[in-house]
Amino acid sequence: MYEPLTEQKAVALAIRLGLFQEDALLSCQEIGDGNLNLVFRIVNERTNDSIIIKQALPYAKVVGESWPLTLKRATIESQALRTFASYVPQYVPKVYYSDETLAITVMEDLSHLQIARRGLIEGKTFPKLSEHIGEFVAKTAFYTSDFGMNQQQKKKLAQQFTNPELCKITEDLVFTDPFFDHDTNSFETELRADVEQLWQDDELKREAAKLKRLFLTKADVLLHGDLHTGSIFASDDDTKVIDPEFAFYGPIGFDLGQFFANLLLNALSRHESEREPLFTHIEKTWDVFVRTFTTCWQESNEPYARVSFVLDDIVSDALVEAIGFAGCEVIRRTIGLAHVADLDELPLERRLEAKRHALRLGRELIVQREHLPIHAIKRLVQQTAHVNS
Ligand SMILES: Nc1ncnc2c1ncn2[C@@H]1O[C@H](COP(=O)(O)OP(=O)(O)O)[C@@H](O)[C@H]1O
Ligand SMILES: CSC[C@H]1O[C@H](OP(=O)(O)O)[C@H](O)[C@@H]1O
Repeated sequence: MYEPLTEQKAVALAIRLGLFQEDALLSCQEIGDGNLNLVFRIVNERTNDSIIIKQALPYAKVVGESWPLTLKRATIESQALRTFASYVPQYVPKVYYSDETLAITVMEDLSHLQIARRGLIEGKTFPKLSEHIGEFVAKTAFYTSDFGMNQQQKKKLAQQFTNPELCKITEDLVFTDPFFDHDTNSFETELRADVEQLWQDDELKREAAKLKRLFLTKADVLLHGDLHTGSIFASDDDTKVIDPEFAFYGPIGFDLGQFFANLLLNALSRHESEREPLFTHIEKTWDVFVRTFTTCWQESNEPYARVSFVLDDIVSDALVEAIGFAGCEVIRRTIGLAHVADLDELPLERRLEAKRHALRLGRELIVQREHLPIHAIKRLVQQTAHVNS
């Protein structure tokens, strides 16, 4: 029987599931700082062993009970973590147990690492982040694609990860609401003129519509579906991807685009002289993605994999998609329902300047996406720093 856990109930559940020794002295704290779920950290004070119990609520936590949300997202999350672990175990937490009725995932405690968003805000660079994320995306994409697995099995896996309610959140919050005067939007009153200019920009909205259609229809690979820097734990040596409850079969460039966008949002929060590490991460992520995907490609049993330029076409499509999706994510994180601490924690004048820059950059990423090599993104950030520059 489902019931939302409390700290006490989480401890009782851990004992009932035999997750700790009999003589354990357990403490528990709810540490969830995301928009949707409860996260309990349970520690055996005698041994310092610990686990995480993540539980879905029957609604979106950030909005409340007025926004009901499927508990099935917990099963999507635990199954996605297990699927990713079969390709890149080093980049996801171990899953110890899951239960569909309770909507829980019991997993490895990663508290020795730091959420990448917070570390980047503190000025850290996490030197291995881009290499690890580039490999994570390349391998999960290839091995769940029609080129890396049996095409009949891929259709079954796509069915398993059908995730309509969470996809609807992205279809609305990333691809629709920020481009219209919608009540989910949230932005400073000083930005109204900039936002109304965006709402009247039919050239931009025509391109956003194309990107939304790709998201709705292109079932390329199993995506994480929400790969922002708040879904990544990092240190100087390790990287772990969490929170794949938005996982579904979608366009190959989507995860890359959301990751690029959140690196760019951190870059905009910094003074110009401190942005280089973020541009380096974007370029390195792309380079490692291409190199790793190309290496995996040699294993493909698809006859067309041996035909010239088939791989090149997929890679170039992925970049165009990623840059366009990045533009949508930059815009929605600036004026939509779900913001990012990188910008929202800035003092007002710098925040307004950074958010105006983000709106201009997001627009140009979307409309110029077919003509932007990865190394041109840095220049685009500089070009959009000021109006009419
Ligand atoms: N495996 C884990 N180990 C340690 N802390 C975790 C773990 N998973 C989540 N957390 C903590 O809980 C927070 C919210 O987790 P997340 O999965 O992003 O929840 P939501 O789905 O609500 O966004 C993370 O920012 C992190 O602080
Ligand atoms: C109402 S969900 C808003 C937003 O939150 C999700 O992120 P997270 O689960 O990490 O908090 C996702 O990005 C959704 O778009």
